[in-house]
Amino acid sequence: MLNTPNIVVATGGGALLAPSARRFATQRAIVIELRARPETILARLGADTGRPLLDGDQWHMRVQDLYRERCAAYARLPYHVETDDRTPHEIADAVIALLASASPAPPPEVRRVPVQSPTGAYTILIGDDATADMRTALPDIERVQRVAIITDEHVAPLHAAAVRAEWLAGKIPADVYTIPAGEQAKTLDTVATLYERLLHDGHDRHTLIVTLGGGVVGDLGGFVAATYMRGVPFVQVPTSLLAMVDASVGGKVGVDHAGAKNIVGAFKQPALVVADTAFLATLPPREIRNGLAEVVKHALIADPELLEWLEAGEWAWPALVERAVRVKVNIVEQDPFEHGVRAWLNLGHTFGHALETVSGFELAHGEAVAVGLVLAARLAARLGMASEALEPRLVRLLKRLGLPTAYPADPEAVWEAMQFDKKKRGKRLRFILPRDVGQVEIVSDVPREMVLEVLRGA
Ligand SMILES: O=C(O)C(=O)C[C@@H](O)[C@H](O)[C@H](O)COP(=O)(O)O
Ligand SMILES: [Zn+2]
Repeated sequence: MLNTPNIVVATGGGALLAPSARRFATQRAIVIELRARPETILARLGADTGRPLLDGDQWHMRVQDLYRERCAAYARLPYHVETDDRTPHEIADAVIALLASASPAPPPEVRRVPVQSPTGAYTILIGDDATADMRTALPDIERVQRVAIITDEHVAPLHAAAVRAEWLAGKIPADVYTIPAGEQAKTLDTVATLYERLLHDGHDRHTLIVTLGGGVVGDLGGFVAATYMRGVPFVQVPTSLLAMVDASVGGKVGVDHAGAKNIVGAFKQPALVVADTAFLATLPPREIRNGLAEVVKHALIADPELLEWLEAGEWAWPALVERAVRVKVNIVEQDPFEHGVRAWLNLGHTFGHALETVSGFELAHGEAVAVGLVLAARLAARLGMASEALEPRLVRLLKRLGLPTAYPADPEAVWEAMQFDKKKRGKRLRFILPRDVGQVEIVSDVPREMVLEVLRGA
């Protein structure tokens, strides 16, 4: 139909909800959202409640819910005309005026980063609207009979409807399971609740789990995928910068337990990772900063030029995500189970995890890692490994990115929390420390007193 010239197609509100349908239409036609507030929609509907999605007594609420669920997807359409307080003539005039200069959208650029893993290769898709390729890029899709989307209460209202619509567009039934947002929910209790709900709804080994959210959702949902019925495949759809550049790649999944970060978990590789950088438009600034801390970490481990991009303060998200992800991919391919070099990715985390715990999760993961990076640079300088100039350089950059560079925690309490670190060998803590930008090392045998001094800022 869209190949017929000069045709006007009026669609229902759900027709372009699936990212692939939206992309198909926007590349072939000028797609315009006729935008209206829920009050306007309700007033226009009047007594007409015979519409299929508005059955029942709760239809006022339903209009509000549908509006909320679809807002973010509609915002991704290329053209919008406001219709509140306008007559049909005025709206038609606005549409005609827009058509004079509008054109179909150019094809999107979706970057593909291949990853080798012990359980087979998978791909990371990166780019605005990459979710439109989610189904076509998934290997063995014919084995998937149902989808369980695990998300959290912050992300669900923004993106769950569109991601669900994408599976439905492929005739694959999809259920949405929403967990509370935040690190506090990253527990075995939440996992158990999900097992029960999946079982209750009849999900079996032909179910594909899709984790839609930040690092907590990806880690926890991935752990459910690793263990439910002894393991079902899963796709990571990270919505936060942190999850795009780090948590969604490499197969570390798990939960916190008994006051220790990520202490129960598994290695479970995803079947696909979809980093749709358009999601970053709805990400709160604190979450962007959180992700940037892990980007700084990756730059410090292996990419001096990436550090310069950050210092210059200029980048495009798809390019930045790809660059940061490639550092991680290169390392996890060499050492998927952290027997050696993968521990480098824990730069800043020996201090960071402990600070996160001691702060009662007042510090978010990326914020704790930022402080941890500064402490690691300080410790490296005390040990004579790194130049004294590294710490101030890092502090300048992290401050510029809006990240904390210190946290007032009791050094003894941080030391205690550090004893849960998974990199520990016997009683000995192992630190990942920078020699310079692009060069890190694993260091054991750091005297307790020196660590405490570093924590005191001395
Ligand atoms: O993937 C890794 O390996 C990392 O260390 C990346 C970290 O940024 C991430 O926070 C990871 O979950 C930490 O793992 P853990 O084993 O130290 O809990
Ligand atoms: Zn991390």
